[in-house]
Amino acid sequence: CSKTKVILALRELPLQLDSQDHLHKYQDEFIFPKVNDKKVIYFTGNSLGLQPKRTKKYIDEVMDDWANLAVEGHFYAEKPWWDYQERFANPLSKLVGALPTEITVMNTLTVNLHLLMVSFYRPTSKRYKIICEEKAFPSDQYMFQSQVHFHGYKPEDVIVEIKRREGEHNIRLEDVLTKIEEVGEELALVLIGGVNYYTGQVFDMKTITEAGHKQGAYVGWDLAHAAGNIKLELHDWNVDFAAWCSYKYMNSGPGNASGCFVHEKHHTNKELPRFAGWWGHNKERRFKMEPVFDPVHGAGGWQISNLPILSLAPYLASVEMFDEIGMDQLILKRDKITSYLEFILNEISKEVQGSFEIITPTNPSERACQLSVLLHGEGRSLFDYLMKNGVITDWREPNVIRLAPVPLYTSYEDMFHFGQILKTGIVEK
Ligand SMILES: Cc1ncc(COP(=O)(O)O)c(C=O)c1O
Ligand SMILES: Nc1ccccc1C(=O)C[C@H](N)C(=O)O
Repeated sequence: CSKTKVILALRELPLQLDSQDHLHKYQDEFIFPKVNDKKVIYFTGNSLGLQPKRTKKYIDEVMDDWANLAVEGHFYAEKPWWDYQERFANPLSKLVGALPTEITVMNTLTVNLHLLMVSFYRPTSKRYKIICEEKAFPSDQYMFQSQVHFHGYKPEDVIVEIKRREGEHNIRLEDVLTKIEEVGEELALVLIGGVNYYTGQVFDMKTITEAGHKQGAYVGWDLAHAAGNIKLELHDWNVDFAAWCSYKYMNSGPGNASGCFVHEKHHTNKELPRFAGWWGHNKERRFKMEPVFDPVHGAGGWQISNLPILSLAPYLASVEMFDEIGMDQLILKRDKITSYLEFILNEISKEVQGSFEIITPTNPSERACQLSVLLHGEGRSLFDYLMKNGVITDWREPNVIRLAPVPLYTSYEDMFHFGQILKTGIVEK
């Protein structure tokens, strides 16, 4: 009888939590794929966010302006295209803790990191090393290697990876700081993923940025898994530059535009080289077709081409939704729902001893909206079972599934149902 009471209480809890959740209503703002005619439980908003229903309207608006105004749309559309990107400055700067002039949107993530490295990685014979994290997202690794080759160096002489300690899944802050000090005057650049894509570990960006600066290096951040997920204070942390994609937590659509941050202190530095184009030229005189580049003071000065408005439209829809809610509310729910998911996983783990372990840090200040689960044994077949039963996770070699309970559109009840499906899947395997 007491066992039945416990089971009932466990069943009641998610319903109660959902009824108290101010963000619960936002689930209806998103389109969920279906499996077996049922809405999926979607855990991969850290890879590709769901489509917000309001997005279509933003795209249709551009399509209609294009149809009705054609070239005149650049200046006479209700949201003119020539300075469309400026609509992002206020809402997006709030999301990442920046001044509006420190933000712009353009290109895609790896492209922007390359462009920012043109400005902020300028090796000399004495100062040429780059510190990054071990097993950074592969695109970042290829970027580092190709940048190093471009400057005529060898990756093995330049790239210093911060390693995990033997038997540990996450990188210790003290090891990052020690390495920065060790590399010292040879350090040109620190560039790390603010949230690790594999483990979900959140780095202490303020402390690491300070430590890099102390050695005279520039410090930049790849915020692919951080934007729209964690509280960022890029300006106050004195970060030199950062970039992020918008298709994960920001729900802007596959392969969509990237956001860029360049700290105010660099805006008028004429010594910084950059690859220029007319969209970075003085706004008032952009159409005078002048021969000499005069960059906009601000991150906008790093723009190159006129912007793909059809790709910015869904990003704008999303940024406006985030602005409506604010990061503080999202973070409150993020922490609660992630802890609830952790509780469910731990309960199941006790029952099915040794099947899996969570490798994401347990300390809430070192994680955000992701729990990475290392599966022991027949991991791949469990992953397939989950997918077949309407739980969308992703599989990362060699044996990890990542679960991101995105606060905008997942519910406590989803977590509960997921737990049931997972348990059945493990028992049946
Ligand atoms: C940490 C990180 N860096 C870079 C990328 C690559 O982004 P993109 O393909 O938009 O350049 C991703 C994801 O795709 C990522 O997670
Ligand atoms: N853009 C993609 C296209 C195809 C497959 C995956 C991606 C990802 O974005 C992966 C992402 N970086 C991740 O951490 O899941």
